[in-house]
Amino acid sequence: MEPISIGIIGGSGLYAMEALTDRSEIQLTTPFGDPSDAVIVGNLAGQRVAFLPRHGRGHRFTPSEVPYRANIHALKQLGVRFILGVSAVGSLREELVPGHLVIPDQAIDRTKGVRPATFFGEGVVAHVAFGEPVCPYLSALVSQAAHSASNTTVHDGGTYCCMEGPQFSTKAESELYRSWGCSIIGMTLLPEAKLAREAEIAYANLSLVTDYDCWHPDHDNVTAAMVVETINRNVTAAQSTIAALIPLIDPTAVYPAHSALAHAVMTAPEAIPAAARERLALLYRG
Ligand SMILES: CSC[C@H]1O[C@H](OP(=O)(O)O)[C@H](O)[C@@H]1O
Ligand SMILES: Nc1ncnc2[nH]cnc12
Repeated sequence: MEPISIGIIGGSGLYAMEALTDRSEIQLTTPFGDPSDAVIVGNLAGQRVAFLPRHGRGHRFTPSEVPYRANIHALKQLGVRFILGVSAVGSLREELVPGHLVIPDQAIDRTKGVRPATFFGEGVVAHVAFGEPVCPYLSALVSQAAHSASNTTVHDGGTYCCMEGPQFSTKAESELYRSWGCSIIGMTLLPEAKLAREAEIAYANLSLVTDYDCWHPDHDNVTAAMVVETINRNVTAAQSTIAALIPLIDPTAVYPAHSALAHAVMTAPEAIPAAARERLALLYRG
């Protein structure tokens, strides 16, 4: 099969991409378990694209249960070099209004360590750079696409606070994250972006604001129903951004993320156990 350069990971409310034509479903397995669902491969804006719903069709995995490693590995198996993760997020700033889009450029990790967050370990140690948690080059293309195609207000940059969930935040937590300068809050950017970096895939995120979390005196506290309702009203903004993004991506482009492991692996090649070599074969051959 021809490699597929572009992967889309759909979040809450984006479980399918009707716009894909000539589509097929690919059931993949990985050394890190099975991905959230079959990967849907199809044509969009003249390119083959792979789509994977993060929580599975029917929304079956909590943010802590999403098999992030298998999802990234499955896309890597298909040849994916660019991933756009789409997310529903709460707003931590007055000016980020439900219905707006945010393309975050920073992240704070408030997950609690229950999610496997690295492909390495068990005999191989790697420390990838993560100062820029998303690929600035891919994010710039996402921004261009969103500004031109989405019909809503687009905010370039912002800090995504990734909490563990599944419960939403307390008011005190929400105010704490605001005091830290966070812009938006969700439950899934991490470890997804970390694992994409380890897999040397350029990763960007498109966040759709669905609510004001629980800090805003003039808005109701977030509920899951509120998130779904806002997503359903605004999902076309994400879909048209995706369609406009595809032709902007040069499948042969090489970004720093594509060599993220070059100076990352600490373990001497002769010390790497055979089992680890086998498990990591697709990702690392040092
Ligand atoms: C349905 S409300 C909370 C849920 O929505 C977000 O999902 P995703 O990031 O996959 O769009 C949030 O992270 C939670 O998982
Ligand atoms: N307020 C919120 N907190 C965490 N995740 C969210 N996803 C959508 N809205 C959210």
